[in-house]
Amino acid sequence: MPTTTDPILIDHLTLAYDRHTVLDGLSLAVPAGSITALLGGNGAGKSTTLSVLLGFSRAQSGTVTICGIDPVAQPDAVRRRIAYLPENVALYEHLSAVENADYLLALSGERQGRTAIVDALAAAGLQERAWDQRLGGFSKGMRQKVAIAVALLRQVPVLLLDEPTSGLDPRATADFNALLVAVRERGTAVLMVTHDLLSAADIADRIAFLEHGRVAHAVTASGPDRFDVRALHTRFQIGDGRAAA
Ligand SMILES: Nc1ncnc2c1ncn2[C@@H]1O[C@H](COP(=O)(O)OP(=O)(O)OP(=O)(O)O)[C@@H](O)[C@H]1O
Repeated sequence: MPTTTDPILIDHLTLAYDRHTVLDGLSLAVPAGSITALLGGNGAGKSTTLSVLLGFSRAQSGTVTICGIDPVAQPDAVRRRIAYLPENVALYEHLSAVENADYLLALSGERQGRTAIVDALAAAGLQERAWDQRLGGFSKGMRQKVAIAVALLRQVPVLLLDEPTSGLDPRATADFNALLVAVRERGTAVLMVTHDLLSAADIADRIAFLEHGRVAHAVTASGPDRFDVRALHTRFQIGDGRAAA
C-alpha cells in the first residue's frame, strides 16, 4: 500500500500532448530501500513519467511528490533529492572520472574531497587505472559507474534510471545490477524504466507494466524464484490483450 512517506509518489496522473493522452490515471509509489521496474512498450509513457517526476513536464491532473515535495512548485528542491541517469549518461569527455565527479558535485553545491570521490568510484566498480583518465575512451558501462558514484556521493533518497542496461553486455549488466542493489541497501528509492525484463526480474522488488497510460499490471517479488519470468515475458509481449489487437 502506498503511504505519504514514500519518496516517489504518483497519484492519478493525467498528461496529454495536444490531444494525445500519454498518461491516463497513472498511480505508482516507490518506498525507500526498494527498486521498482517500470516496463511498457515503445511510446507507453515511461520517459514522460520520469520527466514529470523531475519537474520538466507538467501533468494536467493528479499529484506527484518526491519526498513529499511537488516538482512543479519546487523543482530545485526536488532535483536536489534525485539522481537521474538518462539512457546515455551526459558527462564531460575532456575531464577525467575524478574531475567529472568533482565538477558535477560542485554544480549541485555538494563538493567533496578526492578521497571521498575515489572511494565512491571504487565502490561503483571503476578500476583505479581509470580514475584519472579522460572519459573520451570510456565504455557505456564505465560512464554509468562514474554517474552512479556521483549519486552515491550525493546520498540522494531517489534514483531515477531510463533504460540503464540498454547497450550493456551481460557482464556489465550484472555489475550494474549489483550496484543498484547496493544503492537500494542504502535506503534509496529506485525507479528504473527498462525493456530489460531479465534485469528487472533479477533485482526489482516490484515490476509494473505501463499500458494505456496507467499501471495495468504489477507484480511483487516473492519466494526464492522472485518472479515467474516466462509469465512476465508473455505479459510484456501481449500486454493486456488490447495491445495485441
Ligand atoms: N515533448 C513531447 N511532445 C509531444 N509528444 C511527446 C513529447 N514527448 C513524448 N511525446 C509522445 O508521448 C508518448 C510517450 O513517449 P515516452 O517517450 O514517454 O514513451 P516511452 O514509454 O519512454 O517510449 P520508449 O520505450 O520508446 O522510450 C509518445 O507517443 C511520444 O511520441
